[in-house]
Amino acid sequence: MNILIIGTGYVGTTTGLIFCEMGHKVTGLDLDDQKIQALKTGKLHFFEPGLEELLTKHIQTHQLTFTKDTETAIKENDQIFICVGTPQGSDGSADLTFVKNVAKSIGQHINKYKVIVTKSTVPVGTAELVTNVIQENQTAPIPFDVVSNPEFLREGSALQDALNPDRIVIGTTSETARTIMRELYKDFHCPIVETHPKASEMIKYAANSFLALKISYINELARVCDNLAINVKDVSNGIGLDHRINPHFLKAGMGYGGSCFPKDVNALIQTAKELGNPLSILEAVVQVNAEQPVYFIEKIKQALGNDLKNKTIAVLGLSFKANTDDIRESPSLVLIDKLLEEQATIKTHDPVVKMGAPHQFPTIEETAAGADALVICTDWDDYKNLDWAGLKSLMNQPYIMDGRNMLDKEKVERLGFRYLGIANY
Ligand SMILES: NC(=O)c1ccc[n+]([C@@H]2O[C@H](COP(=O)([O-])OP(=O)(O)OC[C@H]3O[C@@H](n4cnc5c(N)ncnc54)[C@H](O)[C@@H]3O)[C@@H](O)[C@H]2O)c1
Ligand SMILES: O=c1ccn([C@@H]2O[C@H](COP(=O)(O)OP(=O)(O)O[C@H]3O[C@H](CO)[C@@H](O)[C@H](O)[C@H]3O)[C@@H](O)[C@H]2O)c(=O)[nH]1
Repeated sequence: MNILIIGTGYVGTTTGLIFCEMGHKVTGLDLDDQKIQALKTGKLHFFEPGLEELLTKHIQTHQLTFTKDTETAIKENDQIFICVGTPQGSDGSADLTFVKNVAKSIGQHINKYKVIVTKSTVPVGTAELVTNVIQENQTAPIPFDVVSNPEFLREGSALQDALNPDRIVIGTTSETARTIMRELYKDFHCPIVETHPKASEMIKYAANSFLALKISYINELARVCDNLAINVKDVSNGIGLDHRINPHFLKAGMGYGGSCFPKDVNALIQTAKELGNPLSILEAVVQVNAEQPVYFIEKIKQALGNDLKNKTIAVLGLSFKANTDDIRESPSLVLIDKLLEEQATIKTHDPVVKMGAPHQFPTIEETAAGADALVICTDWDDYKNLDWAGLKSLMNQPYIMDGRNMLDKEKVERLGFRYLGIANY
């Protein structure tokens, strides 16, 4: 099959590579010339483990090509996957500008029957909207079907997640499109949920919101545990072993960030509000998440004193989680902004994100030098086994604030550090 992927970000690039692996011929389309030029030469424009190797492999065999030519790309392909961004709009709802633009282009250039698949995370009713926009822009009534097929991959493990999904969701009312989608995913050994497009669209938001809910639950519970000197990791373990709860997404920390949870929870809240069925539980999830960095700063103040003006804080980690260079809605940046408001001096480090001077330093040693506290914001493996004794000798005060509960508390305390995690005892 000839497959067109529109939008070559995390989702589009990963999806395209997966289809190449399955033997299909794939074209990646993007309007961003720099991205297309980089991809054509086998260079990823973002950091994602494992993708570049596959990219090089499929470019060399010409199974994967990249273009900026929207018209030709639409005309020459049978299946079109929409993978463009759906950022948060000013009122919290999803901004569908990019999706509508793509639908318009498809309407203008469609020349034979095609299946149009939305992989982007889009609100309930978007399959219908895409159908309408395509129809409005057609000059002749060429048939097509729109399918909702949300993506569940995580950044940092995109390839593994996309190759081994827990389930595949296919939302369509067309038997022809359903048969084509079944054929496309025939080599996957996971359950396939076939449903109405509206249910498919809701599944994506409901899944992300539920995961965010688990994180806010454990984060708020961690505050109570902190007050009682209970180790929240033991509590997560103790409840997570109940298979009805499961151990995932129960790690207390600095709150969730990234390009998905914050915007998707807000979009679902907005959808519900507009319908007159407010999702108060999700409103609480957002509130707890916004409070978490503030809670962490209060802990820093308890250790260093209320006035952070003359204090130097070394922040380790800028990305919203490990193994990605994505800083969208990163809790680290929220924390840094708040510390700057308190007039603290900030020094930062990240293994892959490059934000540059004046705050960022190339090595952890340079970042730690003269610091009153080391604050771990991202759970990079690089920060697990540092030369703690060496770092301590460079610091002004021996404080470690572990916003990810990832260090061996006893080990660093033995070296003379004062350690503070999130209810990590
Ligand atoms: N990032 C993730 O981990 C993830 C996972 C699952 C779902 N999603 C969802 O998938 C969608 C895409 O996410 P992403 O992180 O890959 O986005 P992204 O912002 O990294 O990439 C989107 C790309 O689309 C391109 N684009 C925009 N309009 C275009 C057009 N008219 N024609 C061609 N290209 C166009 C942009 O230039 C950009 O390169 C979003 O809806 C997101 O919520 C993301
Ligand atoms: O126990 C946990 C698990 C995660 N997080 C944080 O939650 C955020 C999101 O993490 P994760 O879900 O791993 O990353 P994403 O790449 O944003 O992936 C989410 O968002 C994608 C986009 O919709 C979905 O496809 C994925 O299924 C969904 O997990 C990050 O800040 C993590 O640090 C925690 O604080 N505690």
